[in-house]
Amino acid sequence: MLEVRGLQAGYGLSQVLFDMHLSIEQGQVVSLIGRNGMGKTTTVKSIMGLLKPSAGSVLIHGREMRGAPSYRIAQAGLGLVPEGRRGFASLSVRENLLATATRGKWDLARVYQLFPRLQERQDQLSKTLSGGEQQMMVVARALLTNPQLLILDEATEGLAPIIRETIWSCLASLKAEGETILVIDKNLKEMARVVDCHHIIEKGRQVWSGTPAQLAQAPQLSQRYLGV
Ligand SMILES: Nc1ncnc2c1ncn2[C@@H]1O[C@H](COP(=O)(O)OP(=O)(O)OP(=O)(O)O)[C@@H](O)[C@H]1O
Repeated sequence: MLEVRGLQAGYGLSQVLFDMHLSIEQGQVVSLIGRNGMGKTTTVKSIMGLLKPSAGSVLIHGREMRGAPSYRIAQAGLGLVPEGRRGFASLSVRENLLATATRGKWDLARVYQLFPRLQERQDQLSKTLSGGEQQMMVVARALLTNPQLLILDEATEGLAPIIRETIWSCLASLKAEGETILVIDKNLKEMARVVDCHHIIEKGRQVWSGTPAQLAQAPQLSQRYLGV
């Protein structure tokens, strides 16, 4: 459903993506992994229309979308949980969730089932939520846009282990339901539970892809590209 080919992008004169390739099939859960600063978030921003790539292709369902504005990328079916927690601070949880919701299989009742904590706190202002609750809210908000591809950029970063576990369990349920997901994260162990295919990115290029089992069998890859 998403095919990225030969993507080049950067910030001003500094080029970050040199020849990025990535392919995601319907129903697949794939990861983008790599050391800090290798271009994972830049890839996501380029796909989502938040950064204009200078060359290459972003094909969504076979249609060229490179350089399209982000609202069109969202309409084409991509939903992003961005790095860093962001909600509308002075809106309640419920208002935040409904602000960008569209009709589809994900509605308020279903996301409350997935995250009961959000239902308990639905009238609370989002700025008063804990970090973990805010993260649940942004995941729920992305689901309510009923995306065909959900992209999570460091969704578990800085969270307490128990909240991280909630997010990973949520991803496992989404996978079981056949959702298509691109996840950027640093926790290889947790990712192995849900990811079908890892893609390693190094200096703006995809340098390896394979299953979590293949990655576990090749410690030299982790040492060289992930620094673990
Ligand atoms: N707005 C920006 N302006 C200039 N340079 C930037 C900007 N955002 C990112 N960069 C640089 O681009 C490079 C790639 O950053 P990017 O955020 O894509 O990396 P990443 O792989 O997601 O890293 P991390 O795991 O640390 O989040 C880094 O060298 C970073 O400093």
